[in-house]
Amino acid sequence: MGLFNRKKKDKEAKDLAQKAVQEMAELTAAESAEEQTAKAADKSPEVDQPAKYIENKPKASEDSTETPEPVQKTGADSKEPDKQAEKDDKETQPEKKMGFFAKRRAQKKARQEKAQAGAQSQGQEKDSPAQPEPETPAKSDQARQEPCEQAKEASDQAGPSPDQDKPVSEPLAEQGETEAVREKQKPEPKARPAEKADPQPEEPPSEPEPEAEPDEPEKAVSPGTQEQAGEKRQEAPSEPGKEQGFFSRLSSRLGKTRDKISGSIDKITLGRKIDEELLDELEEVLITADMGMPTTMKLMDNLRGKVRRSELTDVEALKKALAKGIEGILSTPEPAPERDNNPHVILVIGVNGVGKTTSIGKLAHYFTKQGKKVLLAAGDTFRAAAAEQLEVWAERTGCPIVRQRHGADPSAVAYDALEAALSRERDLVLIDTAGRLHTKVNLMDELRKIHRVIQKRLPGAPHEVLLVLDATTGQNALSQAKLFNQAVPLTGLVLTKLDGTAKGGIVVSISSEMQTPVCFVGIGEGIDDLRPFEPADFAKAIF
Ligand SMILES: Nc1nc2c(ncn2[C@@H]2O[C@H](COP(=O)(O)OP(=O)(O)OP(=O)(O)O)[C@@H](O)[C@H]2O)c(=O)[nH]1
Repeated sequence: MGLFNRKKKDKEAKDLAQKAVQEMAELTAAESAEEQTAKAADKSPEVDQPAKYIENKPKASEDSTETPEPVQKTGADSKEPDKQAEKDDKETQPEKKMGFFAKRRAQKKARQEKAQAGAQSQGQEKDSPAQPEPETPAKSDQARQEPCEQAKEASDQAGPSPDQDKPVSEPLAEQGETEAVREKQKPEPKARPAEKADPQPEEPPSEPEPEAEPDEPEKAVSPGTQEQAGEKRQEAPSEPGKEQGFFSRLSSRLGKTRDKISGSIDKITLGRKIDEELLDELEEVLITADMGMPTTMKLMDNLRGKVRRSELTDVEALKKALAKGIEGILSTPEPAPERDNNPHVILVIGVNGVGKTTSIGKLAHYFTKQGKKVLLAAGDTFRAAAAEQLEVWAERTGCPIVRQRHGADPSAVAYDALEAALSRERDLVLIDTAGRLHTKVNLMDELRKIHRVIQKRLPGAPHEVLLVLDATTGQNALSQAKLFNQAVPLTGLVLTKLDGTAKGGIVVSISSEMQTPVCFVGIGEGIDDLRPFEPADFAKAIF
């Protein structure tokens, strides 16, 4: 018995010694691992994508000695916040000139960074299987450019056609090519007949023939108009009543989307408790409201996690959490400052019939109200009545227009428009383009050419490439956005026709999946029915 006890004690002592050695070894290994991590953290560079700021105005004289010198703008301080769109800015600093688009990009970037930070911090929670994934852009800026790299290189080598390179002696087109400017209000342009199905020319006209026109003085813009614009710049009052009016309009026009999302959710949750079946039904509602699979999964994973952690116990809390999740995807952080361009060039693109020309008309109205001197370019030379349609908007908004004959090269129209804008000191150029299918390679090539010619005439331009998307097409809008983005780098999106559809969830889907921000939303055919996208208002309006 004594021997047994001694052996037992010996064994215990031996075990203890072995355990101590093992613990020491583990401790040392853990310390060295920590050291390595700390070193690596010190070395790793900060991932910080610089915000894209708009370049300063390049000198047009760099482009060609034959082209007229651009007139240096003196009205750099002419920026005045829109009365109606400035309710938030009123109490903060005055908006910088043409700050709108850079703000949207900065907002989008900050939102993504915020989402990533949120996802990382949630990832550290042990019991959080439902952490929202960081918003991964559909394509990085680099990736966006890659697919068109070869085509770009090829066309860059070729350069624009000799005619495009030729300086345009007189920027505006002549007879029948109108610079239409009226101060008085005209009846709203009628909706265009269904010409959307017009087939596109497989080969864009390669011979631009910018027709010369005597360089008329800025007679169209009466001094009165300019003074009024100048006065507006000083005032900058916001009109809360009107803004409220727009929100009610937004809210009522989004009725179908609201019925689809909020209405359906109310129906399925009525008198029920939260269980897996209810969550499945909710998932289905979001998918059918065109939120898209990835966005729906992101929202649902988040909700399921909360339910598992008993953070949501009744359907009211569930609905609130969903609304908050959607608002989070759409949310807007503080804008960043930016620089301005003279002129600021906006190229407007999209498939047939999405509302490009109408949106340009509404944008012209929006910016003119802010005191901007806008010039329109009728770059849709393919569809018979397109230039006439834009001309009606030019008259309606009091903006000059540059157009050429039907069938002319759209790149030449863009070139002419820049010449005109430079010589006439316009603040903003809105360039219309023909509708094109995002799947047609030759039409996408034509778009690249327009982009290249603009860039060549005015380095840094186009400062914005706005893709117009018809919200009624739902998820198809997302694939259009991705393909157009491969052809020319988009800077912003315009979602039109949100008034007539239940598919408004596409806005959430696009905001979640695209790096490009939604800048404007169209909620009707009226001149005032296109407004800057306000995420909070939108989220409120669909719930
Ligand atoms: N309900 C509604 N209709 C809109 C909106 N935006 C544009 N439209 C209408 O959509 C139709 C097509 O608009 P357009 O501006 O001609 O479209 P487009 O993209 O220029 O057409 P193409 O030049 O043929 O490619 C017109 O009847 C517009 O009035 C909107 O926000 N809501």
